[in-house]
Amino acid sequence: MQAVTSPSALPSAEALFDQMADAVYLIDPVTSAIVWGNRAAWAMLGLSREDVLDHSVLSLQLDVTGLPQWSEIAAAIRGQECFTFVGRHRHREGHEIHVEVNTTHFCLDGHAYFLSVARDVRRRMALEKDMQSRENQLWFALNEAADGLWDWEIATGRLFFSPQLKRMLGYSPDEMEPVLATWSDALHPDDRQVVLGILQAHLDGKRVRYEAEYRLRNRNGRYLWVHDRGRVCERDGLGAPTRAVGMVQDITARKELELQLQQLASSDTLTGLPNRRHGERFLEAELALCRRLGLPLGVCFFDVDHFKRVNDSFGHLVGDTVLQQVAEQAQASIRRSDLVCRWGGEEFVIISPNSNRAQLLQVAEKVRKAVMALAGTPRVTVSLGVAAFPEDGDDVEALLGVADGALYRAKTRGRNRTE
Ligand SMILES: Nc1nc2c(ncn2[C@@H]2O[C@H](COP(=O)(O)OP(=O)(O)OP(=O)(O)O)[C@@H](O)[C@H]2O)c(=O)[nH]1
Repeated sequence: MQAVTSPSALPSAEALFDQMADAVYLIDPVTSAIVWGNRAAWAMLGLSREDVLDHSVLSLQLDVTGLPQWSEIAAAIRGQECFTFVGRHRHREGHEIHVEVNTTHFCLDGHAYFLSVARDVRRRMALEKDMQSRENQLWFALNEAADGLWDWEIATGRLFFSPQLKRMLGYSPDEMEPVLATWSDALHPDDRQVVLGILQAHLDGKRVRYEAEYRLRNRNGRYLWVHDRGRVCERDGLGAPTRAVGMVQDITARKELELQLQQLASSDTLTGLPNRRHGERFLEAELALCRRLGLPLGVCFFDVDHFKRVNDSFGHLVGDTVLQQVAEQAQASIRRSDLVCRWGGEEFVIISPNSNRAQLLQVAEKVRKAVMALAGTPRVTVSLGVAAFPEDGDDVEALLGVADGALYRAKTRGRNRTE
């Protein structure tokens, strides 16, 4: 290749026009005839140079249908410095080419001309269509999809809540100030520390993503269970997170079902009290805690006296009702931190953390008197035996053994008593 040395060595204007990617047409404004075109002008249409000169604009443009319409367009072209028009050219093989045409008008040697530069915009239109469909998807995700979305600008603390997320929490689109505190203040106090810890671990790069199940307060003050997951999507030059996005799903129904199932698995169907399995787990956990904290713990075994006679005389259904009433009386006699469970048959156990033997004896007596005071037929009584940690035993088995022994003594010493 040689360097350009003088203007006379430059290519002609025609040769330059032929190098252009855009099609250039010189048009007679009156007849709409094409009087000149560059290489792209005929190549884009699948024609030869001569063919193009036989055409008028009307035969190229699918959107201009006749001379009256051309006259209107011509008037518009004359009225502007540059007239832009998006239309379709017809290829010789029949297909359409979407073009954006910029037309200017000028006079030369007493003749008026239109100079049109047409650019193939098929690719751009495909991209625009793609973007439009993405915008539709985004609109759908923000407004219609079941999940709520959030977008957090970490540096400024601005937190965008999608309309669906607001709706999930009972707010209207113009409520919920878009700041982090709006979310963090709505976290359930019992979950806050854990959730913020998980989020921080993700921001610090210790977790691949942020994912948590927690309770979030809605507009009415009720807590919803949500599954929230997200991740950092932008970082600054030093790698510090600057933006994170995520999705929130309302899982309240599933959580409530889980809790119900859990409760069913750990409760007795006749009395509604916790069952023996739950009682054993509770006793293990509370004894370990009391041992660590140096606190006492009481266990009380009790059972309905001569319950076989109740069944035999009044029937099994009446026997069931008696068990339910005894359970209610026991439940009403204990402290909130105590647990009464149905151990099996007509046997019950009270577990009382932070109670010594004397305190537990009082609780046992309260239960005994409450059962005795039950109105109606048949009248029943209960016998009770208590044991306390640490004086009566150091582990679960020993404590239960001592309490059972005490219950046996209560039975042999006449029933309706506490030992
Ligand atoms: N109705 C009813 N009876 C039950 C249930 N579970 C166990 N029983 C009955 O409870 C009775 C327990 O009888 P026993 O163990 O002889 O004791 P008891 O008659 O209460 O005599 P003491 O305990 O010595 O005062 C049996 O007849 C069991 O069938 C139940 O869920 N419903």
